[in-house]
This record gives sequence, structure tokens and C-alpha cells, in this order.
Amino acid sequence: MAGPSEIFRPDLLAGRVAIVTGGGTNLGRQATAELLACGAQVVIAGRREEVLAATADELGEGCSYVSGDVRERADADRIVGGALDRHGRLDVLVNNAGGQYFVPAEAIAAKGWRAVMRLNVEGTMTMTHAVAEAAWLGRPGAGGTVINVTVSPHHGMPAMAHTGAARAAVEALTAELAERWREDGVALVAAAIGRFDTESLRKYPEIVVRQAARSVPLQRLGRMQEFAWLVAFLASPVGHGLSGTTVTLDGAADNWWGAWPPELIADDEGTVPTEARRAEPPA
Ligand SMILES: CCCCCCCCCCC/C=C/C(=O)SCCNC(=O)CCNC(=O)[C@H](O)C(C)(C)COP(=O)(O)OP(=O)(O)OC[C@H]1O[C@@H](n2cnc3c(N)ncnc32)[C@H](O)[C@@H]1OP(=O)(O)O
Ligand SMILES: NC(=O)C1=CN([C@@H]2O[C@H](COP(=O)(O)OP(=O)(O)OC[C@H]3O[C@@H](n4cnc5c(N)ncnc54)[C@H](OP(=O)(O)O)[C@@H]3O)[C@@H](O)[C@H]2O)C=CC1
Repeated sequence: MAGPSEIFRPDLLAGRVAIVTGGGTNLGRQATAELLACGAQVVIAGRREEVLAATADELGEGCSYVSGDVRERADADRIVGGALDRHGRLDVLVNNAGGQYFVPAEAIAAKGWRAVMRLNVEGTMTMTHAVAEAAWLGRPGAGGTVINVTVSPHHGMPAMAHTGAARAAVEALTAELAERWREDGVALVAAAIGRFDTESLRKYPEIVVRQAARSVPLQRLGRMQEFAWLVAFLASPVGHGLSGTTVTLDGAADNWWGAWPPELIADDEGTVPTEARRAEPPA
């Protein structure tokens, strides 16, 4: 059962209906719990029915699921149709399903490049079009918010060139569609997220996982709850004010280009030296 929100009013999203792709696991699951805690009805989607069923069962009232592959338009239409049949409206789409594998850029096979593009760019576009066409575009008084989950930092990550390119494409689409669909009442926001304490992160090489927190100024991994709060916040009316924007939640990794603390000036304990105070001016 999703408990009450620690920071939002229980009726913040009352009467709203959301689809969360990848809602059966990790970040998507936590975001779903927070949307439920804020009063929304949530339909979670993913390919594995048993995973979705277990999550919907655990999160309880207000949460249901439709299984499907976000890369396939027929599946996307079925997910959206299922949500509309159940609830009669759609207000929020969280394009959270996504991912990649850890590989140096020159070793990315063409097939792997396409797989990452197809999941992250096409999957996001396919779901976005399916929802917008079925529920929002050309319907006065309708409209809603799309939250696209992308990846920060934006200035390059080791072994993540394919996803960097894919997520940049999603952010570009977010900005353009926000302008094109504005008069239909549709807002799109990207949430560029850093390194989170999830089971999914642990599939990466051990040293990457170990250093992931140390390499950002915040000096810790993001917490799933923090991601969930951001999603609920963007799903609230403020999302319309942020339409076209990419919001980062990354421990300040986007503001820094190297390891943290800066290796060249930190001592062996990782302490950055401070400037000596100047002598007191003569009285
Ligand atoms: C100093 C410290 C620096 C710290 C830096 C920290 C950096 C960490 C930042 C982390 C940011 C992001 C984190 C996350 O996103 S966690 C969530 C992770 N979850 C997922 O990734 C789930 C979804 N992902 C996938 O399902 C797959 O990765 C994929 C997108 C590839 C799925 O596509 P599909 O199912 O269509 O693909 P296939 O499995 O059939 O593979 C197709 C081809 O892709 C190539 N491939 C796939 N996996 C690998 C691999 N592990 N290694 C090499 N190549 C791979 C390959 O060509 C596949 O074809 P073949 O199978 O025929 O070879
Ligand atoms: N964890 C982290 O530190 C970070 C995560 N992110 C991003 O956040 C999002 C969520 O990640 P996280 O929860 O950690 O990882 P998960 O691997 O748990 O989430 C991926 C989810 O997407 C679903 N999914 C994957 N492919 C498809 C598909 N073709 N159709 C439908 N659903 C699909 C999966 O379910 P199923 O396999 O059943 O289809 C799964 O529920 C991803 O976009 C990820 O890249 C970004 C930065 C950091």
C-alpha cells in the first residue's frame, strides 16, 4: 500500500490519471507510489506482466497495469486505451522506461546503438504520440503533462555515449513539442537524473558503482524518493510552467566537469585546501 506523501498534500493530484512506463521496478515504482500518495490513479506499463502485477498488488488501490512494449505503436495504443477505458481521462505520462549498457564509445555495435536509440528515443516518442493523439490534441479543455526521464550530466559520461545521444534527442523533442502542442494544453518537461541508489545501477561494473557517489559534488547517490518527489512536483500544475525545460536532479554533476573533489587540488583524504585568511588590517 502506498503510504502518505512526506511532503505533498494528499489531494495534490486528486482526480488525475497517470501512466508510468517502467512503473514496475525501481525509480518508476517509487514515482508511482508517490503519485498514488498524492491522490492520482496510476496505470503502470512494462513488458513483464508478472513484475507489473506484483507491483500493482503491493501499491494497492489506484494502481493497475497494462503490459506492453513502449517501442511498438500497437502496444502503446493498447496501454493508453487500457488507461482510458479504466479511468476515462489521462493527465500525465511519465516516460520512465529506458536504459543502456556500459560500453566505451568505439565498442558500441551498430545493433546496440540502434537498441539504445529505439528504446529511449522511439519508445518515448511512440508513447507520447499515442497519449497525445488519444487524449489531448484537438480536444478543447483537455491536455496534460509529459515527463521524460533523461540522464545527467550532459557533458559526457564514460561508456555512455549512446545514451547521451539518445537522451539529448529526447530533451530536444521535449522542447520542440512543448512549443508545438502548447495551444492544446500539453506540457512536456524532461527530468535529467544523475546516479541513483537503485538495484538497476548495480548492473554496472563494480568500480563504477563504488565511485558513482564520490564523483558528484553532493557526495552521495540520489535517493529514489527524491526522484519520486520530482515526478509528483512536475505532474502538479507547476509542470505547465516548466514546459519545454529540462530539470536536473543529479547531485550537481551537471555543474562540474571532473571528479569530485577535484583530483588535482585535493589531498589524500579528499580535502580541498582553503585560502589562508589575510592578516587583520592595521587598526
Ligand atoms: C568516476 C566514476 C564515474 C561514474 C560514472 C557513473 C555512470 C553511471 C551513470 C548511470 C546512469 C544511468 C543509469 C541507468 O539508466 S540504470 C537503469 C538501467 N536499466 C536498464 O538499462 C534497463 C533497460 N536496458 C536494456 O534493456 C538494455 O540495455 C538495452 C537498451 C540494450 C535493451 O535493448 P534490447 O533488449 O533491444 O537489446 P538486446 O539485449 O537484444 O541487445 C541488442 C544489442 O545491443 C548490444 N548490447 C546489449 N547489451 C550489451 C552489453 N551488456 N554489452 C555489449 N553489447 C550489448 C549488442 O550489440 C546486442 O546485440 P547482440 O545480443 O546480438 O550482440
Ligand atoms: N538508476 C539510475 O541511477 C538512473 C536511471 N536513469 C533512468 O531512469 C529510468 C528508470 O531507471 P531504473 O528504475 O533505474 O531502471 P530499471 O531497469 O528498473 O527500469 C527500466 C524499466 O523500464 C521497463 N522497460 C524497459 N524496456 C521496456 C520496453 N521496451 N517497453 C516497456 N517497458 C520497458 C522495464 O520493465 P520490463 O523489463 O518489464 O519491460 C523496467 O521496469 C530509466 O530511463 C533509466 O535509464 C537515469 C539515470 C540514472
